[in-house]
Amino acid sequence: MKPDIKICGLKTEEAVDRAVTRGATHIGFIFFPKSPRNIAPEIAGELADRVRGRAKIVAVTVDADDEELDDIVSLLRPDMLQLHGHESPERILHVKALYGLPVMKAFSVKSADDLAGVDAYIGVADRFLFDAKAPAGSDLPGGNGISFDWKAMASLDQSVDYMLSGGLNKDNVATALSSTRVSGIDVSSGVESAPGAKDLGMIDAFFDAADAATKR
Ligand SMILES: O=C(O)c1ccccc1N[C@@H]1O[C@H](COP(=O)(O)O)[C@@H](O)[C@H]1O
Repeated sequence: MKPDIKICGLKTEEAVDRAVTRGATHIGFIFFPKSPRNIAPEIAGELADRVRGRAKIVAVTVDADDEELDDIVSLLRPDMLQLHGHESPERILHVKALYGLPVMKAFSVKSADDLAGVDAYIGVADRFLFDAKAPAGSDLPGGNGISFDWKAMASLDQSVDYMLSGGLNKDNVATALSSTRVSGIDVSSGVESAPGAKDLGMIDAFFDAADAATKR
């Protein structure tokens, strides 16, 4: 089956349009002030309106409280919430009940040991995202442009449906797809010419590589 492709951290009309035209199944907007990809919910909502229904709109938050989520959900009207912080299973159940939206829970991975906590989220999170653990000193829990050793994924419960992220780019996406059993891939830095600046040529090159690897 062809993998989903999520292009994350979008901030411009051109990048949104190109990602969706090339076949992005998901587009992500980052709501985290320390990120170079941070965007105001009202602007993200306007960008999402360009492609609503053609790709799933994903709101990415980090340990956001209800007040912040209220704002994002009402202004962006996302199809899915990506919780990229330390949200507990109880918090996820609360958020799902509040908004009736599916939740993708992100986990930071360096080695197979970091997958130990996943079990508590099975049957709670609708989808899982495995991203590289942030390097020491980084302000960002994601979007650091670094990969982890994908061999770690072999120890994951086979029933877990997941997306992979962390340092994906045109040069490694084929290997990521062939060496894991991902149902989706998620990229941000790998299609940027500078932090937060999406590059249309790099978006094209990423889709070319993913398409060639999967005959999408
Ligand atoms: O991209 C960010 O700035 C970000 C900030 C806070 C939480 C998550 C963030 N991004 C997520 O990181 C990966 C992409 O990483 P990469 O840049 O391709 O290495 C993706 O899941 C984003 O949603």
